[in-house]
Amino acid sequence: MNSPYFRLAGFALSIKKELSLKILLLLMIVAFSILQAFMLAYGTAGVFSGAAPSTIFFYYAIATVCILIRAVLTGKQEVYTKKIAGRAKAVLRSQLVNKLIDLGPKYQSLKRSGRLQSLVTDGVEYAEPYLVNYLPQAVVVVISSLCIGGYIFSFDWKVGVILMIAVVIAVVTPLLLMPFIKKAALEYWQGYAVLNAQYIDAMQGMNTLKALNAVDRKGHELYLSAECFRKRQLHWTFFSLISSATIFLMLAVGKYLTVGVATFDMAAGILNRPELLVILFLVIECMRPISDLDQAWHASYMGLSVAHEIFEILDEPVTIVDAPQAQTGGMDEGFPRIAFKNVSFRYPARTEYALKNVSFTIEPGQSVAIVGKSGGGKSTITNLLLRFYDVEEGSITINGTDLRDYSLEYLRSKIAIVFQDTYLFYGTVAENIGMAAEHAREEEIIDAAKMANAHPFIIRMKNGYQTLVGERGATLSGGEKQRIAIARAILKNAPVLILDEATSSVDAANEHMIQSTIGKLAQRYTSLIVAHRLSTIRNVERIFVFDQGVLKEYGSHDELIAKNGAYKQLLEAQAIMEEE
Ligand SMILES: Nc1ncnc2c1ncn2[C@@H]1O[C@H](COP(=O)(O)OP(=O)(O)OP(=O)(O)O)[C@@H](O)[C@H]1O
Repeated sequence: MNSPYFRLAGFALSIKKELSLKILLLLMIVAFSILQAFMLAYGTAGVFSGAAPSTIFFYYAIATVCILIRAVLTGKQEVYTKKIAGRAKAVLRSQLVNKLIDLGPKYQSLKRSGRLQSLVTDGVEYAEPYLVNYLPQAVVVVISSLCIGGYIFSFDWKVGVILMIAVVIAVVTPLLLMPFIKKAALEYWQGYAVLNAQYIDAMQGMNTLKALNAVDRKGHELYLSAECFRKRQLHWTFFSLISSATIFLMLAVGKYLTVGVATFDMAAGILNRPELLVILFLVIECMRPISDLDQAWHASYMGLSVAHEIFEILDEPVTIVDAPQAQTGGMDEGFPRIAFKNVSFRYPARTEYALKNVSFTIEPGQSVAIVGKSGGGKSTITNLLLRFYDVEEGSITINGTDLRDYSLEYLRSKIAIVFQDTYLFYGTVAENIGMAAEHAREEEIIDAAKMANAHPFIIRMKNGYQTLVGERGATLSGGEKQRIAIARAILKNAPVLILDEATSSVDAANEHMIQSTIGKLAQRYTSLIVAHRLSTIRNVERIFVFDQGVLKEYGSHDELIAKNGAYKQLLEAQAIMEEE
């Protein structure tokens, strides 16, 4: 029962009302098909027995009405199926996306983003035939076969039994072939997901590939993956065609056997002519839902293979969660005080520590800087403060309360951050800044942009604040993106501000302006500036120097120079690099 097939079927319960209505529509179609079969049988029997033309016409007229009603119901049923498919996919996608958001960077850093993207878009798409076609059709096949088979059995048990055996074989055969098809379908899906991830990677890194003259090499790599995918596709098609051919054969043999036995029974006087004709037409109607079921099953293979990956994500335990009585207060008044106490941390799948036994305090309203060599653990501090990861040992407190005792939403609402890797969304400049505060007014957005020194370049653009920034802010320079991100953080108006390498893409003139902005901002927040360029943090009250995850020393710029230690070495190394 824990198999992904059953679980995906269990998911159908979230749209049970809609599926029930679809089953009802399908059963109505079957009912009219049966009525049509009877009318055609009686009409044809009337022709043979020389019945009055008006009687024959009556039967054929009703059969024609049945055909028309079936056509209308089939159309309605198909439109309705599209509607419920949209709903089912939206529910499944939102469950997946919410889960991925809950799992956060910790999970995503271990997965390929292209593969996750394929799963949320195409993978969910593949689940559609199983959910909205196969499952309801299976119910219809059981009900209609039992009714038709039972009815035929009531006047010719041999034909009834043959019909039921053919139905059972036709329904069970694809299930028996499933282990072979499943393997081929899984390989097909995995090949597709890898290929998709490779294409996304290549598109995103297009400029780098060109600059490295590596376009041809990458192109060849993609060609080989596409070729491997093509072979897997053929392999899968081969198996699925075997399954379809077997079902087709079973249905044909079943049909001819029942008709043959019924004809012999009529010759033996067991059946009369109208009964034979009823069997002839009913058998066709009995096989139709099974052939539809086969088509739905055929289309479901891929969804069933993908289901395994979907449930792998949905079952992944979320480790960063709210404590049972998580706090939603405690940082509303004044400036918060942040304290790291003996904090040690390793990233998942890494054996070396990113932070080792780190202790330091940021007093309320204080502005501190974190500096150090690359890989020293600076960004890890911000990752831990936002609870993207939890500490392995030690604790981080804000106003004396452990981060794990605040609700995640509350904690993150009190921290504004400008990431090292600035992310702008497709949309206008105003939308990107306004994202920080729901219902932000235009004046507030402009004020924040002015404080971040972004206003002058924004109004120089033709459409000003309504300028589209392209995906990831592709139409802006690195410095412009960063200033928009700083404006966004300012608009958030949280008491803790983190600037992670916030001036790294800014030229000297702008850096100076942002420095004075940071100076002004520092008075409004408890702030933490992660910096590479030491010139940008000279005036910060306290500087913490990290090396390989260890806090080496701290103090003001002057105190650290006087210490003649790690900070001074960093300054000297940077001065040499700048001279070069
Ligand atoms: N998501 C991750 N998964 C595994 N290891 C990571 C991850 N992020 C960082 N690390 C490792 O943790 C260590 C500290 O990284 P961190 O990003 O905190 O350094 P940093 O001081 O900010 O470096 P830089 O100045 O180059 O940005 C490094 O050894 C890095 O390789």
